[in-house]
Amino acid sequence: MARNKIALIGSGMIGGTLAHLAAQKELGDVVLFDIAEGIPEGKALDIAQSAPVDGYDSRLKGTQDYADIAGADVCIVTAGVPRKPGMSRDDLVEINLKVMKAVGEGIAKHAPNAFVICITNPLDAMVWALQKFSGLPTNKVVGMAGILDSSRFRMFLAEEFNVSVESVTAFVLGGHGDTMVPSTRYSTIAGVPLPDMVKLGWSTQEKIDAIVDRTRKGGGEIVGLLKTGSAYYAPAASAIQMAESYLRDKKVVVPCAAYLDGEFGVKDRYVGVPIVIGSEGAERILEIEFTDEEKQMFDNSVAAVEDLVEACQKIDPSLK
Ligand SMILES: NC(=O)C1=CN([C@@H]2O[C@H](COP(=O)(O)OP(=O)(O)OC[C@H]3O[C@@H](n4cnc5c(N)ncnc54)[C@H](O)[C@@H]3O)[C@@H](O)[C@H]2O)C=CC1
Ligand SMILES: O=C([O-])CC(=O)C(=O)O
Repeated sequence: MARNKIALIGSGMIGGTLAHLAAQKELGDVVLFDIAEGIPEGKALDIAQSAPVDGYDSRLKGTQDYADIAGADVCIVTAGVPRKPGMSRDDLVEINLKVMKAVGEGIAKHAPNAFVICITNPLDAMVWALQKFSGLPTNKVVGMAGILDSSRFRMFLAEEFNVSVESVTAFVLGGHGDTMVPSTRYSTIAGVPLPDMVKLGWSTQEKIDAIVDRTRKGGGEIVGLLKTGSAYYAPAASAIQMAESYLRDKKVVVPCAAYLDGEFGVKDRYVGVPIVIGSEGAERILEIEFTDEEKQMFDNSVAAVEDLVEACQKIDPSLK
């Protein structure tokens, strides 16, 4: 059986980490694409030279030519710019929207059958625009953010409860911005919802509230520390989980920016919700019920995504 092919559009900090992880896990052969000459080639060569030590057989190639992504099974998009301290993700909309147009056209021409995972910020608006620019089916274009935000939430909760990260499940829903909704009712310690854990005296509501707040600001915390860019290890790990679930038809249930066609009362927009990822891409949306308070927070987050989509439509009126 031929190997899978994974195309990484953008070979910066996340792109390079994605290439390393994809190769180490032997998810397939990896093509690193970037407009910056030498960067994808250098990273491909460097990672390929670690293969004999680590013992994997994935092949890697760096390129500036979209023709090299031909036939890719998965495309993961990180092309664009990250924010710097003092900026919001939304400040990237103008510059990264132009990048999404070029990337969408490149994928449409050379890898129209791929499962496309967008990571570029501001995420929910960029994945929406990428789907429009590429014209690929909506179930084959998704955005990565919810797994990352949930993983941050899980890590903070594991520390608070002094339990294994593996015993913590969490759902962070809504847009990937300050309005995101870390759901305490749908997050658990070994299946026990957080409000029940508080009742059992394992933590306090104040501590959980502080963790929710830290989760919402999780990306900014790392930007503030790194100063020159944003997080890349956890974002790459999160996108690899999505790619793996697609390629191996694992059907993991994870929060992702998925195309909503009326679900949760949202139409023709991408927002973070729980979905099943399998060989058909975004196969099914898990339309969980919200309390009135949760619904209000979710709608508030959707409104923030809507503002960004409208900003995109103003910048590029071809986007309907
Ligand atoms: N969705 C999420 O949860 C997260 C999103 N991000 C976002 O991911 C994006 C990438 O982050 P990093 O890898 O850290 O940035 P980076 O700056 O290290 O890499 C971006 C790469 O894109 C390339 N690029 C720019 N324009 C391009 C084009 N037209 N075609 C191809 N390549 C192009 C650049 O040359 C650069 O190598 C940023 O927008 C960042 O905000 C970052 C972390 C988490
Ligand atoms: O905060 C940023 O700019 C990058 C990002 O989206 C994250 O790490 O969650």
